[in-house]
Amino acid sequence: MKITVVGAGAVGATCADNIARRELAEELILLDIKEGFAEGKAIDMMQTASYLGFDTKIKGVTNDYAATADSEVVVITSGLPRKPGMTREELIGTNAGIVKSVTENILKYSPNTIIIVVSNPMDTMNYLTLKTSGLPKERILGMGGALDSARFKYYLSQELGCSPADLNAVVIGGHGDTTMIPLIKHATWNSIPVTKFLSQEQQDKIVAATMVGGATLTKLIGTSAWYAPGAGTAAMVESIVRDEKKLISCGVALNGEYGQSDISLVVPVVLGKNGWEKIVNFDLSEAEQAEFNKSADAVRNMNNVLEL
Ligand SMILES: NC(=O)c1ccc[n+]([C@@H]2O[C@H](COP(=O)([O-])OP(=O)(O)OC[C@H]3O[C@@H](n4cnc5c(N)ncnc54)[C@H](O)[C@@H]3O)[C@@H](O)[C@H]2O)c1
Ligand SMILES: O=C(O)C[C@H](O)C(=O)O
Repeated sequence: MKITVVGAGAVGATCADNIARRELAEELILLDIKEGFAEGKAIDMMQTASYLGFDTKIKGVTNDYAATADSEVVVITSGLPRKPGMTREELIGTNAGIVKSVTENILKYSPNTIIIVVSNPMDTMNYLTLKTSGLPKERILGMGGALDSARFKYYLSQELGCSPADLNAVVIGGHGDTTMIPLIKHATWNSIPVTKFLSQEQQDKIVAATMVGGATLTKLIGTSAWYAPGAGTAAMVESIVRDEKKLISCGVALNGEYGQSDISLVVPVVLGKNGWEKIVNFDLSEAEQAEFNKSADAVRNMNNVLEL
């Protein structure tokens, strides 16, 4: 198994670290445009192998796409992160060009790969990849829902005083401060609806904190988060390469599902060796469907900015 991570910055390196520790690949290529940067990070990670006991061979390269040839999965994290006070959408001007050129270069050497798009604004960057790569839609996934669902579980666990591992909680919609939809009415604590234990005020607080989870961390850190984004992306990679069939919220092309078409939005999908294998339909209430449609309108407005 060969995996490539493009972008050796905060998220790309953390994702690579998670992939290596779990030995999801024999060969892991880390590629960055900045001279020597990926090489340095790869050597640093390889020097943890004797302590962590992994066998994955990590190689860093500067813009050398030939080294990525025949990758079965490629993660794209290249691009600017936001600064405090910015929205993810403000990154579109720079990141669209980066994501498009990276995708083109990757496909020259791995024409049948599975691509996971992390760069922001993720919903629109994933749509761009869907429109320009020519890959089957099942082989293109956006990472955002995995992260937002983990944040949702974190905030629920804080309020409930429970382990996040005992929670089932899903975020759908867009990966934006105002477009994501934490489905609190469907969230359970070991099969018991969490709403049974939480006042309306607590529920509203958890949903609001989840929606601005990324902005909160950006304000605290000065740039956007990387530990949970790296771990969330690696969880998607793991379900694909081990064919685990995990149900994870991902950005995928909708073709009538959830009432939307010609758009990438976050919905729960089964992840296996072929990419996303099935979209699972929640029976949304009328209010939830209306929120989903509103998120779709906002994401579509961003998609319309792209020069396709
Ligand atoms: N979808 C999500 O849930 C999620 C989560 C966290 C971050 N992000 C996004 O991921 C992206 C990366 O975030 P980060 O914190 O790692 O940023 P970072 O600045 O630490 O790293 C980005 C890296 O991309 C590299 N790069 C830029 N252009 C490139 C190109 N053309 N080819 C190869 N490499 C290139 C840079 O040199 C840099 O090392 C941002 O757009 C951020 O908003 C998304
Ligand atoms: O918040 C950001 O800009 C980065 C990422 O999308 C996140 O949610 O952490």
